[in-house]
Amino acid sequence: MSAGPVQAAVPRALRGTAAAVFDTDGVITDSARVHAAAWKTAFDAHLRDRQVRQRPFDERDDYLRYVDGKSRLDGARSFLESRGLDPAEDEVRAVAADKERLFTERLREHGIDAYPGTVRLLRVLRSAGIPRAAASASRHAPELLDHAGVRDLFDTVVDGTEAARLHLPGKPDPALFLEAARRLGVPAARTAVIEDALAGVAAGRRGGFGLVVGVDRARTPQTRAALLAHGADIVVDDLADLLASED
Ligand SMILES: O=P(O)(O)OC[C@H]1O[C@@H](O)[C@H](O)[C@@H](O)[C@@H]1O
Repeated sequence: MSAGPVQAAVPRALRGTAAAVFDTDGVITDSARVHAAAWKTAFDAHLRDRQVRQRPFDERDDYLRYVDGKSRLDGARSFLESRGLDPAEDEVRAVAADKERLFTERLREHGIDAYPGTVRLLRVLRSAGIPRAAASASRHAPELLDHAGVRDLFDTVVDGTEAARLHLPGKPDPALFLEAARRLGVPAARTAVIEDALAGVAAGRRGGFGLVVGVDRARTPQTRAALLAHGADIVVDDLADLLASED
């Protein structure tokens, strides 16, 4: 039996899946760069204050490896540990608080947009009756989705506040994504995870999700290889590429 016109619009890679869980920062909204810039200012000031001879925080590499996709405190701790600093808990909290202040300031100044390719894919999935969740380690995710005008494209949102309330461990643990799939009523094996963070694709793989799509916003051979090595089944530069490959 041939697929109906609505089903046929679903990208081939997603045709076996019955639900989709989208990471937020860097997949749905262009907010990963705002997080990364705020982290850079906060970490560099902290490294200077501690008077350690360290190279500055790298907004691409350090962000992707140690911070992206993790909760605020986990990200702060993970980067400081990566520099061998063995941070005290109040040090981790101070850097995280600094970053939060900078992030909210920048958000107010610059605003946030949704990636057009993601919006196109979400609309195709909605038309095909495939339920969609937004998941994020960030407590700001619902606000970002509202700002970008895309919240109504999701059946459910599991954000950092929900994760804390439910005591869900952070990525690369799959708990956040499994909670999103549970809310959509679809087993992980029939759900796709769409992620740009290394910790996030690793979480999708560990959770036994049917498909893990890596989104390589940096568009470099290194980031593409890293996403594949951490568990992505396929990697695209933008979700519009999935739709374009059907033309
Ligand atoms: O501090 P928030 O908004 O709760 O976000 C926590 C983390 O959320 C993740 O989605 C981002 O990739 C990280 O950069 C961010 O630190």
